[in-house]
Amino acid sequence: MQLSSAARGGTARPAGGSGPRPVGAPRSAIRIARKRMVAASSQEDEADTGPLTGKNIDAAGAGATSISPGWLTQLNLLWSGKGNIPVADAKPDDIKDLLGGALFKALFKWFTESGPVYLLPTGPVSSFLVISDPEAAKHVLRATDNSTRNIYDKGLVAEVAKFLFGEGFAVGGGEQWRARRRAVGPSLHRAYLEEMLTRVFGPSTLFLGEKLEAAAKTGTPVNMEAAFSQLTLDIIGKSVFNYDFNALTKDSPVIQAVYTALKETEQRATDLLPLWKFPILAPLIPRQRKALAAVELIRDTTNRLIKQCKEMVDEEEMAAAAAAREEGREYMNDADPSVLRFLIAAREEVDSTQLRDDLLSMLVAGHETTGSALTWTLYLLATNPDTMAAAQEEVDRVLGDAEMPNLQQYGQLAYVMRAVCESMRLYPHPPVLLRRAKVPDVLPGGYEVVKGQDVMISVYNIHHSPAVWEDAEAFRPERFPLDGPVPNEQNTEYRYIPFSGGPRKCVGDQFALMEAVTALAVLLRRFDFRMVPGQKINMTTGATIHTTDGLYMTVHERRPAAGAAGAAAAAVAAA
Ligand code: HEM
Repeated sequence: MQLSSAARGGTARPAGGSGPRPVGAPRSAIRIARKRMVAASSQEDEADTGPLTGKNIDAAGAGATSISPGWLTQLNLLWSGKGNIPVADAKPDDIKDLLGGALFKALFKWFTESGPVYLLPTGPVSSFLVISDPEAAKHVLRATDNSTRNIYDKGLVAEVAKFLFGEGFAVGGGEQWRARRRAVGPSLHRAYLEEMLTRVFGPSTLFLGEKLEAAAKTGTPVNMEAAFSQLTLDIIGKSVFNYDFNALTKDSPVIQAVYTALKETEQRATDLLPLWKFPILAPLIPRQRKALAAVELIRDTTNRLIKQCKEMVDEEEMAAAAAAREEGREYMNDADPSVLRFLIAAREEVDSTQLRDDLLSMLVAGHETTGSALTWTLYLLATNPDTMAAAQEEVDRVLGDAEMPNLQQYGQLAYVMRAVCESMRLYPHPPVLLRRAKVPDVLPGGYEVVKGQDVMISVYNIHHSPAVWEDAEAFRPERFPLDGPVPNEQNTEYRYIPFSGGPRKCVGDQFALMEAVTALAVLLRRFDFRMVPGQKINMTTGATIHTTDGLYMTVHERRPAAGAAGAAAAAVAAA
């Protein structure tokens, strides 16, 4: 991993000391949540990250407990009888990573030791089948909820997230999922995205720019991770519900509840002692009580928005939506182009609970993912000055005097787009995809999969594999040629799968790319970003890859290079 010498330096972060108070984090709910996150592992393969905070694990002590992976490995080797698949030799030390939440780091280590398909013991007779090979990943992803070859479902994901998503289509399966995906997917049509670009993505980022301008004037360090989390929450709220969370401006109980629920989903995914599986215990456990209260608040708010929207939609609008559908046109209400309005106008024969859960699926799936993609892209650009220069040169040339891109300009931001794609290669969100085999199967390479087997596709391993990528650890946006297609699972033969693939592929991929590229274009045109020296940027995960302590940058106002405006105008005129 390329790190600037500043980023490699000491451990101090700017919060808490004297001098300007960092922007974005101190009052924000996410910062509070982050502080409770566990300091896991550093990007540099660290023997020791210094004192860990939060749920600290003494690796030596962990080796003596009954949950020692070494012990599980032995039992699995003796009894599991999983034929031709190597079993990862999970050492006691590795438990530090497992409990620390950066499981994908340990998965990578075992990948180098055990090969592209291995078993990871999780109990005396239970295990995860870990896949780090594009061909095997393609096989599993394409056979998930496939109407003709239905071998896998989403397994554990549904269990972990049900408390929040309920019956939402991001976690459901089978016929119900298929029907809901068919209904919700079309809401993100091309005309809708164009509208979001100019109405939401650009303006919301300009608003963030105003906040950054104040920080630039005072030299106050900004936690850009928190800022991006707030920005993407505002964007997804407006786009899905036509609801302004106003997260960039204020804290509110709803925003806090969204973060609490997200954090709970992440914790459930990595809990080694899943007490949440016993609902009867929930009232006794403070974390569970808090999570359930948060979900109740989110659901009440969503129900209120659905009710309000239903009151606005009349017979005439429903008829217009029906006519558009019959004629194969994309329907959109000009005053309120949100997904919610689309679905209600489309007269979806679906109960309010299903609608609520589907909308929440979009809100959650579309928020932290894009926020994290922006965080790591900015980090990589800031720590690789040549790439930042190339990105800013492109933004200046394409945007000229415009504060934010229009659709045509968006299409010309090829380098920025590839920087986002390359950042999602190095930092995929989520870093692993979970599946469960509904029937016995055989993977390419002859690996036998038993019925009920939990499968973990390590996107992180595939994206970092030296067998798959040349110079895999380097941040090189130009590895995806600017005049070639934007990389996806199809045109890379599943070597690049940040949005997954097959029937359960992300429905919001185009939305997310447009949002991220637009946000970066607006910000890079206006500001230079410099890492606050002395930070150690460590990774931890839940649903996405986060930093452990925030991403602090100073922000400096800049203007487009002289002459860029004229060049851009000429380019637009010539196009
Ligand atoms: C950079 C941003 C994003 C990334 C990296 C991302 C990634 C993913 C991935 C990997 C999956 C598939 C999970 C699996 O196969 O198990 C997924 C599913 C999904 N994503 Fe995204 N996503 C992003 C943004 C969005 C946005 C903006 C939306 C909504 C507007 C969205 C909505 C969804 C939904 C609803 C699903 C579930 C689809 C289904 O199960 O049928 N995502 N996303």
